Amino acid sequence: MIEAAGLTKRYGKTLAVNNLSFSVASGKVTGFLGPNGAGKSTTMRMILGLDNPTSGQVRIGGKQYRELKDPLRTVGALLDAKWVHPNRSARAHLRWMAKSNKIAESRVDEVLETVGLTSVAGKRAGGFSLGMSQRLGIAAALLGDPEVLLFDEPVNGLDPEGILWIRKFMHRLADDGRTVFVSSHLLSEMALTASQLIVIGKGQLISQSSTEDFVSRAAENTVKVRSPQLAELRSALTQASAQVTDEDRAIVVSGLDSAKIGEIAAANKIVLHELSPQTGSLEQAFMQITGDSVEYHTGLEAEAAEVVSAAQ
Ligand SMILES: Nc1ncnc2c1ncn2[C@@H]1O[C@H](COP(=O)(O)OP(=O)(O)OP(=O)(O)O)[C@@H](O)[C@H]1O
Repeated sequence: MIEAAGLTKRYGKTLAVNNLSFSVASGKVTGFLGPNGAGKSTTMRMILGLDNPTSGQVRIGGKQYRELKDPLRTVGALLDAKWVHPNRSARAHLRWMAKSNKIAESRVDEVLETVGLTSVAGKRAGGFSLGMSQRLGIAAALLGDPEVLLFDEPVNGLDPEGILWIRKFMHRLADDGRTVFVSSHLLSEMALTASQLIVIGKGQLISQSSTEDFVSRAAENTVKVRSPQLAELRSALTQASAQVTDEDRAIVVSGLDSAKIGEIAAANKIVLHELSPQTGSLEQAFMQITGDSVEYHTGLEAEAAEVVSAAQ
């Protein structure tokens, strides 16, 4: 169980985390979602005592990190998979961690087995692929057999097989009854991994709910429209207060149903080649909900969402 109350972190003029309160329950995977720069890593660092809050506090099992007697036995974290001495073997790295945290050496082979690295345990960690490094990082997080696990963007850069492995592994950890808190900026990935979602933007809480609720609230129906007069149509629809997103040689309209869009097109003598109701893409819904909270608008968010959706 993790509980944050009024958690705030200021770096000079930047309010990285702003009065954030949430709770993360055990026995579930909870996704921590937000656009780049939303404050996820800063929050995770505060949970782990690596950064001090400017105000507010966060507790793990009722205690602040610095009050924990054996931190690694309470909370394990994967923040940066490449944080390992490149010339050390995976086993030597874990033995060193176990020793410096007074954890029985027998745990090393157990966790290597758990993450499927036994056959390469004697190899240099510096030569590991990103997927193998992630597994080693997870093995390190599990050394103290902690009840609470934190993963910061664990699937970044992984291939589909690596992503699937991480997703299944997190489900397994939650099924063991552990608290699994995982950050990501990809809603479609989190929708498959997490049963609960905490969504932040610009350091503030946007929503805390089950993934199912968030998705059904977020995924409003849209209409995909193709037309040889796309620019005219876009402007007519925008004047009618619709929200319009560009797609490949089409637009996606929200705020109006297909009948109304057809009527507006007819009234403006605009030819339509397609008018098809869609159930909203998760990534687009996420962009809509967090849109005002994206720190650096590039105008490429919709395009990025399409790339992400296409990659799923
Ligand atoms: N050590 C620091 N010094 C100054 N500003 C910082 C520091 N760490 C983070 N920030 C700023 O705080 C804000 C939140 O950053 P943070 O890395 O927590 O976001 P994030 O949600 O993890 O983003 P990403 O998905 O890109 O990792 C950003 O504006 C960032 O530039």
